[in-house]
Amino acid sequence: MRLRDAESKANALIEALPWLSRFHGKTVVVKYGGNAMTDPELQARFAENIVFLRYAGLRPVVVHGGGPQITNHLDRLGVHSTFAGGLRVTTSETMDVVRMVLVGQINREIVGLINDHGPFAVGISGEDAHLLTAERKPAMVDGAPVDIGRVGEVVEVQPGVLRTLLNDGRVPVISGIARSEDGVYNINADTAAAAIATALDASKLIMLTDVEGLYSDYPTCEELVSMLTASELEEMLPNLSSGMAPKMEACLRAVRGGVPQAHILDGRTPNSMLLEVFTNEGIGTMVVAESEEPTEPVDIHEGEDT
Ligand SMILES: Nc1ncnc2c1ncn2[C@@H]1O[C@H](COP(=O)(O)OP(=O)(O)O)[C@@H](O)[C@H]1O
Ligand SMILES: CC(=O)N[C@@H](CCC(=O)OP(=O)(O)O)C(=O)O
Repeated sequence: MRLRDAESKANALIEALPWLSRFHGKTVVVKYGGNAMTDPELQARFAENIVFLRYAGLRPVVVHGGGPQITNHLDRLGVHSTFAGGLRVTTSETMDVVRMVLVGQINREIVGLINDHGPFAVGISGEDAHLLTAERKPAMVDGAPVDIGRVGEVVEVQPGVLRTLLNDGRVPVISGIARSEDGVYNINADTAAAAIATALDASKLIMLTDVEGLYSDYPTCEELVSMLTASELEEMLPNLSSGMAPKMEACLRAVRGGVPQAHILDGRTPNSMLLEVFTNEGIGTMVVAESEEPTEPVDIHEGEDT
């Protein structure tokens, strides 16, 4: 290896040190969107990144989506499916397919990829151990409520099962299905991730998707918002379209619920999670509470004699 290459690799490792110190033992909830999991090579990188976080001493929790994969499966079955306010209109028939694809297929694939590196991942559905309880909630379309079937809002999270797994060194991989008194509900994965991050007092919520972050000029996509406060986001929310609306609403809820930082990252960029957590340059979009100062890594030399 040439000396300059070696030096730049060493510098990258040293740059990570204060961030390793800051996030050691901290819980990070990662929402892995269906649009970010289309390429097998990127899926393998994702699993590697999660295992890296785990070996680096963080407590990663994965909440996965699978919207495009559910749509493909419904198409193959000849079941037409529509969205309202960024949420899938979910009949009982659709619900069976949502549950089958998320719990039976996508969850298994992610667990398998992580476990290629060791016995870390344990797959669970939000129905298990009363992790997620939902109530039916209409979507808001042009300011008016529209019934979209078996789609719910999370009204209770019992994170005990996640804490047990995390304390045992495992990586929970969660499908966004919730129980309720009248059967199971389809929870948008962004919404599920925010509820879980809040219940676990996570230090970060990371949403991996298929855009660089939030654009203020969508669909032109020239103005990426690198950082915004919860109240700035609240102002933008009514004007956001399609997939970004539930995603940004979930970020807002998480930050208002006490999660210090929520990030939108491009899941198509290999290692975007590691770049976000362990380097000084933030990437994507970061949402913070009003009072949050720009993040500084801890000074690991603080208090030392000079
Ligand atoms: N303001 C915006 N900034 C960025 N993307 C946006 C915006 N408004 C809508 N989008 C769309 O939202 C999509 C991401 O949401 P979604 O398709 O639900 O992804 P995921 O499957 O990762 O949850 C992007 O691909 C983009 O087309
Ligand atoms: C209610 C609702 O819309 N549920 C979503 C659940 C999956 C999901 O959220 O997947 P992504 O994160 O890949 O979009 C759906 O049925 O598509």
